[in-house]
Amino acid sequence: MQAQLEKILDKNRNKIQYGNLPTYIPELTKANKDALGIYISQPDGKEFGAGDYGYKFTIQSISKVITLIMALEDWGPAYIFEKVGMEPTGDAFNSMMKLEIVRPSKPFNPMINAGAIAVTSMIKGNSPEEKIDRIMKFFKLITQNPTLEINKSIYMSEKKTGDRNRAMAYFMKDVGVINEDVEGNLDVYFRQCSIEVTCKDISRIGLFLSNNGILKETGEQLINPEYTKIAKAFMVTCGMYNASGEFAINVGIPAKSGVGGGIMAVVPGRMGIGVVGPSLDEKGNSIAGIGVLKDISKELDLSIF
Ligand SMILES: NC(=O)CC[C@H](N)C(=O)O
Repeated sequence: MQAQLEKILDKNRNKIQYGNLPTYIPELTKANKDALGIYISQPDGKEFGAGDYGYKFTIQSISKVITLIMALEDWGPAYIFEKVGMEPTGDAFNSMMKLEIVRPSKPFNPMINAGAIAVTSMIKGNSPEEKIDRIMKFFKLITQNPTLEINKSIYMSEKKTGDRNRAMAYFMKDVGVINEDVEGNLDVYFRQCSIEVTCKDISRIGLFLSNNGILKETGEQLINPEYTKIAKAFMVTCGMYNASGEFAINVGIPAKSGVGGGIMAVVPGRMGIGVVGPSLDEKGNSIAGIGVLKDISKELDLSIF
């Protein structure tokens, strides 16, 4: 497996040059564009890492999957899906175009920024501090990594420049999707996106989802399996944004990308995969990371379809 992974990384390195680092969050331009790494965590305890699997990056949109299962545990699906839809948009992750076209107004799904901000606003807690504390605790538990931290400079950078997210959040307050504390809700969202991880951490989250919400280390059912099913279904239909259809055809496994360059993938019952490659394609997905997952899926016959 190890040699196979190294070979796949080498084959995909040349794609890095055709992508770019995101500039809309200025701090993200400091990433190492050439980094490329992968980590696989299996339920039998076997783990494999290749390339820059120790490279640290911010989790960004991958966090949306985790806050979704937390909010589902807090409230149950009926309440959550009254505020957020279940359909892919076919638009960019930060698009606000469709926000106003459904009546009553609600974001299309929890994987786009608007939907994720709404989901985060529903996480239980008496203050933004309490909410982010709960989120951090849960992340540390499912990654089994107690050292996880928020990257302060990336958080500050996004908070300062996040006007598009801010605009969508104020709109959602106006139509009753989120409560009055718009800035507090945004603050939790910006912080959850700035949690610093490695491929290993996200592969552990993938494994947790592949294991239907049971933490392998303790055997504890932390999340209702129905909710992990919902999360995986959203990953298939919306996890790679407006590239989700192509990804389902070429790779065929639930996955979620982030603008930090990470992709978390889940092979139900078999493994969690974490990939990092900060050079992004025009849709905001890791350009070499997608290539790596495509090759691995073929070689290990991972497609769920
Ligand atoms: N696609 C992403 O990773 C987007 C997350 C980023 N924090 C944003 O809100 O724009």
